[in-house]
Amino acid sequence: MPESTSDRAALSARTIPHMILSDGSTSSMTGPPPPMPHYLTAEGRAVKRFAVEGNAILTGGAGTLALVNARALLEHGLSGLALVDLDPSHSSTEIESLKADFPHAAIHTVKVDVTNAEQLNTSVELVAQTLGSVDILICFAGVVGCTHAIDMSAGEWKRTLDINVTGAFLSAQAVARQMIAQGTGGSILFTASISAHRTNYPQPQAAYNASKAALISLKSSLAAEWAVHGIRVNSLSPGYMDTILNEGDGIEEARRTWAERNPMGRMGVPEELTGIVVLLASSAGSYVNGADFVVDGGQCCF
Ligand SMILES: NC(=O)c1ccc[n+]([C@@H]2O[C@H](COP(=O)([O-])OP(=O)(O)OC[C@H]3O[C@@H](n4cnc5c(N)ncnc54)[C@H](O)[C@@H]3O)[C@@H](O)[C@H]2O)c1
Ligand SMILES: OC[C@@H](O)C(O)[C@H](O)CO
Repeated sequence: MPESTSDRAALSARTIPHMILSDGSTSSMTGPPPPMPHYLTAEGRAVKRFAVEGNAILTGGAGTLALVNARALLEHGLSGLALVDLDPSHSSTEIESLKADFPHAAIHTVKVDVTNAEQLNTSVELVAQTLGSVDILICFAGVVGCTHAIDMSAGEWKRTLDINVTGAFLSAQAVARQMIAQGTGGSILFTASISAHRTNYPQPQAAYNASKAALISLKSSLAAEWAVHGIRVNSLSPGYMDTILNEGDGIEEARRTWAERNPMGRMGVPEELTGIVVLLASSAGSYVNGADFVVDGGQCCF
């Protein structure tokens, strides 16, 4: 077994093989491995406690899960935050209280439609200029609809896939380009769902379920392609969380069913996702790449 330093020497000469592009050329993913995370010495010894460092962009930033996780990231050391949303104004009270609670952090809102590549690229550039860097991206932007597959319009299908999958891809691409330009690497996290792993019951959600399954596959592809730049890409698969997404008229029966079919006998609360999100965003997750984390109280056991 070679010493860890020799491992790194061997790696420094590596080329990731078999990446052939559609024009017939081979991939340019050649070069030294990304530097060791800075809480470790070159020999791999820990010198520093884990921390969330730098600045983050959260898409769907005005949504319930984004705001709860933004608070957790700020509590663990995040310096700057951009909440990117189609309509940040619908959570202006919560955003103002976040600013009041973390007066030393730079907190901005940006109105962006994640399906629009141009808006995303311009916003990421602007955020990088304003905050100094973009180190973390968490994609929360998403929509859900409950329609029987047999009745679903092409429009509803396309809109769901466009926001949930294309929006996450374009956000990741814009931020990865920025991280590569910075030369710093970073952490990207997609919000998938248990709907990617199990078909929901009792609500019909074919488009949503397909979109979340696509995200899990996408995170593996990006994790494989971007590790060479020090960018880690992972996904989170929450179960049924008690949020406005899961409230509304006529949903009481479904909420009872979800709780009954959960080994823990209840839905989750958004705060119960923050541990894994902080871990993945922080240096504690420095060797976590291409993974999906199911946080569902055991819903997928049945
Ligand atoms: N709540 C749950 O139980 C649960 C479970 C599993 C997965 N998820 C996923 O977590 C994510 C967040 O869920 P939530 O409960 O916070 O939902 P939410 O509805 O509170 O937040 C979603 C946010 O996305 C924004 N958004 C929608 N379309 C957009 C677009 N085109 N561009 C930019 N922003 C857009 C909305 O304005 C909203 O603020 C979603 O992707 C959802 O599918 C939620
Ligand atoms: O599967 C858990 C969630 O993604 C759920 O489907 C969503 O909250 C809509 O009901």
